[in-house]
Amino acid sequence: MMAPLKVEDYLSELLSVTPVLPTQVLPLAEALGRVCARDYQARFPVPPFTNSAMDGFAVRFEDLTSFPLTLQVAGEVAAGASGDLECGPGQAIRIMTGAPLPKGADTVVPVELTDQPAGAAPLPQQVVINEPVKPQANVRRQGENVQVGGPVFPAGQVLSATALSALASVGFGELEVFARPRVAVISTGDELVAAGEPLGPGQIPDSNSVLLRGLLQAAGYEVEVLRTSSDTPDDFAQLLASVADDGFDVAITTGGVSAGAYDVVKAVTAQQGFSFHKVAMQPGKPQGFGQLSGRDRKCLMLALPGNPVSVFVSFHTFVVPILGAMQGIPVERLTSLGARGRSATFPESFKSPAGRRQFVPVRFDNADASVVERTHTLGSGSHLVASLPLAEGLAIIPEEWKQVEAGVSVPVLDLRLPWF
Ligand SMILES: Nc1nc2c(c(=O)[nH]1)N[C@H]1C(S)=C(S)[C@@H](COP(=O)(O)OP(=O)(O)OC[C@H]3O[C@@H](n4cnc5c(N)ncnc54)[C@H](O)[C@@H]3O)O[C@H]1N2
Ligand code: MOO
Repeated sequence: MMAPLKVEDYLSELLSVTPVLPTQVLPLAEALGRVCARDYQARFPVPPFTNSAMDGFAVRFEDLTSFPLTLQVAGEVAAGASGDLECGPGQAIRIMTGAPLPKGADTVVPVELTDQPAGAAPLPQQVVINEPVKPQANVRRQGENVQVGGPVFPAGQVLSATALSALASVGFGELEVFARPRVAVISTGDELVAAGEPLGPGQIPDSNSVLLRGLLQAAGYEVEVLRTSSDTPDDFAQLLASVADDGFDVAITTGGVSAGAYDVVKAVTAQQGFSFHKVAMQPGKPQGFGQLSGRDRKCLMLALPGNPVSVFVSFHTFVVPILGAMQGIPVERLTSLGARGRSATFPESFKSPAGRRQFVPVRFDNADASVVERTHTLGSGSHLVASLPLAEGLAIIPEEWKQVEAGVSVPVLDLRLPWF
């Protein structure tokens, strides 16, 4: 019998057949959560022009020689004004926050340091400056945040709200992003009934498709749950044949991949060149993958085991990196825990299966996030779906360990953080 594959080796096999999807140009407002497809440099400087950081009076610093001091008010400039006014010697120009600094002025005196009231007030003829300010005080220079051509956002990073605001500020209204994979989810198993249906003998609710759809939808993916009319090989084969034609980039099946006499996924796809492996992990041991060929495209199919916690662990271990790779996230960021990696200890000891890397659903201690506890005393049991809502992390126990000792640090994948 073949030795089980290491988790990393199985993931590398998967990544080696994962295509990078084409890029597309989207209106900036629709690009949230997409992976940026090119490096962006500033088209506009930030700030785009030298402007005031305060409501007050623009002055020439050289005029501020003694206090109190009276200057002639030569005009006013509000935010959105052109800034053509000139501030001559002995003059001040009333100015609002964000308004362009008038020619000649180099310093802004906040209204609070003058004899003028804050807020709506008629433009005075004179202003008395009561206190000194530093040279160039309250002036935001053109380009002091970024100059034209300066780096703003790199390819391969997810476009967050802050990224979009930065890119809008430097002149972009459309962005080139990677296409987002469309995902099909298929539960298999004759014992499954839809959520809420009564259970006949030997039946269980289909929770896997609910879980996968939810994980994907919560991250903004387009996902469809597909069903077969029965778990016969013919019906299943027919469903798979339609998946790539229907434009899905990824298909995820659950169940039917171990050693059972009715393991339909394995039976049907093994004839289509799919690879099946035992991976040295618990839960999530039996895994398979292959390509479904459609009329004009291929669809990468991941066949996950049927147990619900195995699905959850397999999703975070294999599906998330695949989705990232398809969208141009650099592979080294997908094969390490990266920013989601923490280190934590358990308050009690427990057994771990030797030879398999154990992924234990855990929650973080409220007071000290370097302590985790198992979400159920049965730990990483692959059927423990009812305690999954408590899982904030997956503790990762090395395959060499037979026992986890209390107080000994282990890596933890923090599920509360975004995937990439
Ligand atoms: N003789 C062996 N038996 C098993 C092995 C093995 O190596 N030799 N591996 C075990 C491991 S580990 C796992 S994991 C499971 C994987 O089994 P399958 O992928 O074939 O999945 P099924 O048999 O269809 O189902 C397993 C389990 O999960 C429940 N299930 C399935 N689908 C759903 C769903 N959509 N929603 C909720 N629950 C689901 C199903 O009722 C079973 O209880 O095989 C072991 N056996
Ligand atoms: O690998 Mo199975 O997922 O241990 O239960």
